[in-house]
Amino acid sequence: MTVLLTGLPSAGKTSLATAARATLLAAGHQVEILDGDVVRRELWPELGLSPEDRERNLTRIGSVALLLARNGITTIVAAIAPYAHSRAALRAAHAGIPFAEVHIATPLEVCRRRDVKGLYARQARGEITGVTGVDAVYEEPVDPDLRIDTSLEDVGESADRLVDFILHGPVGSRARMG
Ligand SMILES: Nc1ncnc2c1ncn2[C@@H]1O[C@H](COP(=O)(O)OS(=O)(=O)O)[C@@H](OP(=O)(O)O)[C@H]1O
Ligand SMILES: Nc1ncnc2c1ncn2[C@@H]1O[C@H](COP(=O)(O)OP(=O)(O)O)[C@@H](O)[C@H]1O
Repeated sequence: MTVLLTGLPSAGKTSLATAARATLLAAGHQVEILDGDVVRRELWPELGLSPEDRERNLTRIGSVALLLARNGITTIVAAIAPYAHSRAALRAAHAGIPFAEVHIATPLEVCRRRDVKGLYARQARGEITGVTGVDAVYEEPVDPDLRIDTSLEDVGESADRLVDFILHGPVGSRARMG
């Protein structure tokens, strides 16, 4: 199964992926995380943040996720994934393999206050442009399989909901097929 955590910088994608992995590993599952930040640095450092490169990034992440998920590994993708068409393509690539889109729907103002990596502040100071949600587009998922607003609960509570969803699905069945 592949679970895409999509959302703005500082929404909580990495924190939730990490916490969910710990719980799933303890329960005996095989789990991998593909974090946009990490795979960009380690696997394809040549990609930047242009719309084309963001699209390529998710396509490549999808290829790796598919290999893992196909082999029974629960694969959590933590990436901004700003474009609806890229997310739809990722789902389509998982034909026959369970896939879920989880919108980490933390309000922009909360993300901006957290600013874990200082991106919002750097954009406000005019040092960088193209920060997703501010001066680069984030197309909000209209029909995600799950929505988590991390401004409403702590990491443990959000992670519990994510794990419950991964194990049992929204209505007791696993996420819908890709
Ligand atoms: N301008 C700008 N906009 C957005 N993000 C930026 C930018 N510059 C650097 N970063 C850092 O790169 C991480 C985004 O990588 P992703 O692969 O998740 O992005 S994308 O899906 O290709 O849009 C993202 O990681 P997260 O903060 O974990 O979301 C940022 O740390
Ligand atoms: N319910 C929650 N779920 C996830 N993160 C939360 C939550 N509440 C507060 N946070 C905090 O928000 C920040 C999210 O940062 P991070 O996980 O790196 O975001 P992202 O990967 O989306 O950029 C962390 O400092 C985390 O402790």
